Amino acid sequence: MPTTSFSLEIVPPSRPEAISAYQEMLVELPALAPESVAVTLGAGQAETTKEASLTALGIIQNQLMLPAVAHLPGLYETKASISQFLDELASRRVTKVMALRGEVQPEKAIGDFPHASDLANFINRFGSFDIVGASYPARHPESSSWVAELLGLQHKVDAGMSQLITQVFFDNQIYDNFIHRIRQAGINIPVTVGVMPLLSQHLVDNLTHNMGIPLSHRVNQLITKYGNDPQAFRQAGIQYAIDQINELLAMGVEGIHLFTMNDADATKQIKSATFG
Ligand SMILES: NC(=O)C1=CN([C@@H]2O[C@H](COP(=O)(O)OP(=O)(O)OC[C@H]3O[C@@H](n4cnc5c(N)ncnc54)[C@H](O)[C@@H]3O)[C@@H](O)[C@H]2O)C=CC1
Ligand SMILES: Nc1nc(=O)c2c([nH]1)NC[C@@H]1CN(c3ccc(C(=O)N[C@@H](CCC(=O)O)C(=O)O)cc3)CN21
Repeated sequence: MPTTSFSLEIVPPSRPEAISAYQEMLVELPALAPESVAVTLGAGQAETTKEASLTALGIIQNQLMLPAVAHLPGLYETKASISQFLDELASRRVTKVMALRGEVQPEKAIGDFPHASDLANFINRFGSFDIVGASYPARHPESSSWVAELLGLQHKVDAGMSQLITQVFFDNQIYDNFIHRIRQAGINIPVTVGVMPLLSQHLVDNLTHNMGIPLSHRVNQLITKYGNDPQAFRQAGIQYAIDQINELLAMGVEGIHLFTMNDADATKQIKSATFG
């Protein structure tokens, strides 16, 4: 049986009180032996956030000696700003990027890359980067139909993306339907499954209200049962992620991409109860 890849994602901290957990997460990365480590970056972020992302990427790639993956949301960027960022990546020997559109902020003027595929096309002309894209097993909230969703994915493949990572979902049946649907449509690049442990009620609200991610019946049960006990909620969220990953492994998925939420302890628990 082919082995399933294991990769991680970290978030540069946006608040001072989140710095120590982030540092601990970075220190623990090598022992977790991920195939790669991605650094989250939202669209239209301040220059300081971009710099924090570049610092993390440099540390991961050149101090921890793990392949780093840069997130690159293009919506509010220009050809010049993307070229500059790609130069910064190259100087740090980072060769893998996740090309994204990014969240729409209605008050902001769109730049040179309205879609992730536009950005991927540009990156491919710019230099030799390995490009990853996002995919949506529960369909992208803006896609009017599955036909539109599949055409969007085909744009990503045509633009040279070599791998897809799925949006977070909580019911593996959604993934099973999705993978069959895209394979039948002839989209054949590798698909890695994004798994996010529900570590807090705040995170659940963020996923549902800001990212349009549907919850499952079992997640709703978890909220009802542990909604007012943060510690019990966190542990139940960790167990949910463990059960979800073990089921995905049994289904024969190509890769698991675990969002660490910068929680080293949760990440270690999940890794050891799934991949060992
Ligand atoms: N920062 C992060 O880690 C992640 C962010 N996201 C979010 O996901 C959302 C969309 O990102 P992407 O999938 O990269 O955007 P995208 O531009 O590929 O897709 C957005 C919508 O446009 C459609 N579309 C795609 N290419 C098209 C084209 N060439 N012509 C017309 N329609 C097209 C898609 O079907 C979809 O409905 C954003 O809100 C982004 O922030 C998703 C995953 C990770
Ligand atoms: N539509 C969409 N936008 C995204 O930005 C996005 C996705 N989907 N899908 C998956 C990845 C992973 N994302 C996330 C989302 C939240 C946290 C997170 O840590 N949230 C904490 C607090 C963050 C903070 O310190 O501000 C939370 O409790 O919500 C991390 C990665 C972002 N990504």
